[in-house]
Amino acid sequence: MSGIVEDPEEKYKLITKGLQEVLNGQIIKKILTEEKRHVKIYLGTAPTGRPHCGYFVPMLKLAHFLKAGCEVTVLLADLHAFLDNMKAPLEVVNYRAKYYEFVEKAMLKSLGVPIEKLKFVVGSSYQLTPEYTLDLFKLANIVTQNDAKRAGADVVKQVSNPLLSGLIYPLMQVLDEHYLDVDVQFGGVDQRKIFVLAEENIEALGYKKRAHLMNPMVPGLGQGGKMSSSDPNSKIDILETPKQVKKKINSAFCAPGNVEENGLLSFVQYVVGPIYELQHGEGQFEFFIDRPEKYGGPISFSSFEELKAAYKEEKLSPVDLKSGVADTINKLLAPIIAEYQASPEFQEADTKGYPAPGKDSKKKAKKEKKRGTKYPGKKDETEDDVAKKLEDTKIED
Ligand SMILES: N[C@@H](Cc1ccc(O)cc1)C(=O)O
Repeated sequence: MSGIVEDPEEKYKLITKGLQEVLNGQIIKKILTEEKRHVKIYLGTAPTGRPHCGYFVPMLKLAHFLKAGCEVTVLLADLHAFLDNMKAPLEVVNYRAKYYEFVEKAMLKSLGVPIEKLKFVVGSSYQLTPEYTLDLFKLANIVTQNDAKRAGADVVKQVSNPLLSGLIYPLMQVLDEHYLDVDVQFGGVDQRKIFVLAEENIEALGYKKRAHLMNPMVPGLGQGGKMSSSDPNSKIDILETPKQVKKKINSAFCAPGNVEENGLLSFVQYVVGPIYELQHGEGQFEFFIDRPEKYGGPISFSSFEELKAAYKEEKLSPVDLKSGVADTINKLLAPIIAEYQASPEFQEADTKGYPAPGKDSKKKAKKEKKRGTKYPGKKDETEDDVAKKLEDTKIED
């Protein structure tokens, strides 16, 4: 990766590159041109489910921020993972936070990003202090239940009988901006309503308004922990073996000539291409497929458009696209897996954070399935009841 960008305008371009939306960009511009200091940015990740290949998308943005000379903090939002319908129980959440830290560092290293300047902070390390708690209560006296509920609608899992924790979640995300001492919060555009809640309320606590940067939600890449069942990339675990990667990619939906619903092309467009550009310079692109001789031999594309056109015209077959993508993913994952194998701490965080389901929990899941209940709905509620209720309680925008 080439060195740090110096020109303020170039820095701003890199910081906002590929984003879907920027709120209060002038805050960033002022820091770069008038205050002439490093911009402080954070990304919060709630250590819930296992990280998958879709995580390369936000990691790439962290790479841009670092290259633009920003001070970057990753918040390991352990309490948020707990507050969101107990996606991570307290007994395992600290291991999961560790696991996320190992994975995110290894992913960035695999991208060739220097990570010495990257800071990791565990949420509960400051979110349980008296100051933070009092601020939370102050904020709870400003924000209505309705506004807190709406703010979390795209982030907190929506269930029937929503718990109070789902209202606390967005308030804490607002406070984090101040307690992490940053200028900017970055996240997927799914965080938008919480970002706006922050912009509308943080000043009432006597704190400054922050800028907000939003990545698009890439079709099929299941970011933000939200798995997309229609796409294989989002289901490829960061520690997947090469054989499993091939198998999952091979079973991906990828119809000949169809460039519209094509998770593999999306992966090349939003992950493979930008990684190549990060490593080789602005505007550079290469996608190589080691195609067998009998189908025309190895082939290389020098722009995404060229690849897309070849696929659309059926000059490139699904089998070949799949093999190119699987090889690329395996290359990206190899150093991560090597790091895992060399680190007992990394392994411990994994096995303790995600313990294999015991007999009991399997039995329980089976029973629940049979009974048609769905956690955390009420005991006698069926999935249909829950769906209907969700429909009834939908918030109109
Ligand atoms: N809401 C983020 C996680 C997060 C938590 C706390 C924060 O301060 C920031 C972000 C997510 O959906 O993953």
